[in-house]
Parts: sequence; structure tokens; C-alpha cells
Amino acid sequence: MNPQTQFLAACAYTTTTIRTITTTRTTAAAICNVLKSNRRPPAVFTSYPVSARRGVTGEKQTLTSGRRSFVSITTPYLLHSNYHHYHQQQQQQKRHQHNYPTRPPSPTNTHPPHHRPIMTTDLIESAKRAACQRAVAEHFDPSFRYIGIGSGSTVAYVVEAIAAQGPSVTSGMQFIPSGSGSAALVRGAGLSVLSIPELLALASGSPSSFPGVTNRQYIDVYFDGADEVDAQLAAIKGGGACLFQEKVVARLSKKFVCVADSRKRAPRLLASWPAVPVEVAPVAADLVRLALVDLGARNPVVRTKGPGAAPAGTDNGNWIIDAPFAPLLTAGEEGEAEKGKWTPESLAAAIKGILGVLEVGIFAGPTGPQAKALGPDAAGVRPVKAYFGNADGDVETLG
Ligand SMILES: O=C[C@H](O)[C@H](O)[C@H](O)COP(=O)(O)O
Repeated sequence: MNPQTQFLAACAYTTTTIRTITTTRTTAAAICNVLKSNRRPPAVFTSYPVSARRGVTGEKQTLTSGRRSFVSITTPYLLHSNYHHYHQQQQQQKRHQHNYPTRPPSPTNTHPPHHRPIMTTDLIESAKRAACQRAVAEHFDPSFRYIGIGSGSTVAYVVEAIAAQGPSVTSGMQFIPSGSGSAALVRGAGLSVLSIPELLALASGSPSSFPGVTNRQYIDVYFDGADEVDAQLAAIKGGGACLFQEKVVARLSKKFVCVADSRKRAPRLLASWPAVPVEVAPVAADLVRLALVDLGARNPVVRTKGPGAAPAGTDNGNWIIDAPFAPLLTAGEEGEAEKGKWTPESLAAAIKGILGVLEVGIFAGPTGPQAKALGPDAAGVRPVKAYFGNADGDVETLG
């Protein structure tokens, strides 16, 4: 298979972020067309000339899609995926002097556009690994017994960093995965898996195994990635169709530590990431779509996968609806009507109230420690801290 065919094959099955590839203009256009017809609508594929982008050369580079790596071919066009609305592609043509994609203007979007930094695939992976190594160094303790492991490509480097500490540290630990993919990841690293039901059974059968635990925060720390993180550490998750079990594991944890590359950092949610993922019962999907429109979503769609465009199923046998809203306020901006309508917390609550919704991919509200202080029934799912890896190897933190 040539690299383009390999890239397309990878796109057919992966549910996570597709990376970048350099190719010719004609091939980039052809690949874009195939991907647009195969992928869920918010995953829009655009191509840009490489020459104007700092740090991107026409040399060979490794393409990573999901967990597989391919070598891309050379030269002048960069194919970039997953972060941009379709309309941006048209606007992009007029904006080559800036050469950054921006959100299309709309009557409800009064926020300045957020520009994601551009990184090549190798730099993205190094950035993720650096963020995870620092997060593990600062939040993983050999005395821990229960560790939550989220989903996606970034958290793989958390597992790598923990496994590197060796069986003398990890053999007494149990790892609670947030889905089938992370369970396989944990097992593959030689670590011991404890499912959510097994954890809950252990906690109710043997409370003494969890001394001092309040708020049902049985898990010592939860590491997970995110699709976008705002200035107040509210996060969007679910780009890879995992969000419900992630929220359960976050809620059962003392703290959620977020790991990402710096493209995920944004001043507000939906500044760059196109839509809020919502997990729904298939039978009620159309009902949920109509209710999302009532809340202000523009053209919410059931996410599809593969050449037949069948709905992409979740680990729980449900579907995902991607609901594009105008950029959200940050916590504290409530009431500033000219800036927009929803905060992450208020939008999550409104969507959660729709009949047929299992869970919303917005992680906002109290953190684990804040929930503990609020009282026994309070749930905390917002990260306490986020680690963002940069292309230059630095790691920025928030929180
Ligand atoms: O559904 C997927 C999860 O929420 C992931 O944690 C999120 O999409 C980030 O994934 P990645 O680390 O691959 O960018």
C-alpha cells in the first residue's frame, strides 16, 4: 500500500484524532474528499500549502494515526484533520497571508478566534510524552493502590511512564480503565486491570480497603487526555467516543490530572474544537438532536464511522451526537450576555436534562478536592491540573 492508501485505511477504523500528512496538492484534495465522506461531519479535512508554515518542511515524516505509524510522502501540501469546521476551509483560501485556520464569524460568536499552534506529527507525539512524564512525576505516588486510566492516544504515554517504574512499584496497584481501549492498553503494559463494577463491588464489600475515603473517591488519581481545555480547566472530551465511563472514573477519583499537547489549550471551550460530544440512546437520537437545536446547537449530527457511514457505537452500545455550539463562556463570565449564553457547567446541565442523553462530554464544575469539601454527595470531574506539552519539549501547566 502506498502511504495515502495506508492513511485512508487508518482513517476508516480510528476514532481518535487523525494527524497530518504531507503530500501533493492533487492527492491532498483527493484524500480530503474521501475522508469527508467517511468520517463524522465535524471531522473536516483541509489542506494547506506547507511552504508558509514555520517548522514544516517538505521532508519525509512519520504519520501516526491511532496507534499505527506510517511514513508520509514528501512535499508541498500539508493535510491536517479534525480541528476545523467545513466553513473554515473556504475562509482559509482568503486567509493565506496569515495561514492559520480560524472559526467562521457568526452572529453568536463574538469571541476572537483561537489559533491552534501547528506541530508536525513527531513533535506532537514528543509533546504528549513530555506532558505525561511530567504529570506522572508530579501526581503518581508509589503508595497509591488504585489509578484511573483514561482513553485516547495521549494517556498511552502515562501508562508508559508508570510501567517504566517497574513491578516493584506497580505490582500492588490496580488500574481502572475508562473503556475497552484503555483496558487493552493497561493489560498490554503488564499492569493489573480492575473494572469499574469490580471496584464498586470491592468498595461496598470491603470498605476497610478504602480507609478515609469520602464522596466515593476510591481512586487515588485519574490521568486522562482531553480534546480542549479552557482557562478554568473545564474540558471537552469524547472525540474518540469515550466520555461516559471517563466521567464515572473521574467522579470516583480523588483528582483528575489532564494530559495533552499544547494544541488542546484554549481560552474557552469550542474556541477550536468544533462540537460537544453527547452520548445518547440510539432509539432517542432524533429526539435529542431536536432538543439540542432548541438549546442553540447548529446542525447536531450522529457521528458515523467507516465507508458505510454507520453510526459510531460507544463502549456502552450507544451513539454519539456531535453538537456544535458557539464558543462557551468561562466560569465567572455568567451574565455577560454580549459574550454568549452558556458556561461549560450550564450547557452540560442543560444537555444532561434531555431525555435520551446518557452523558455529556463536558467536564466542568467542582474538581475532586472541591467536591470532597462540598459534602458526601458532591461529584468532582473537572481536572485539578493540566499538563500541555509544547513542540520545543517544554511543558506548560494550568492549575
Ligand atoms: O473519547 C476520547 C477521550 O475523551 C480522549 O481522552 C480525548 O478524545 C483525547 O484523545 P487524544 O489524547 O487521543 O487526543
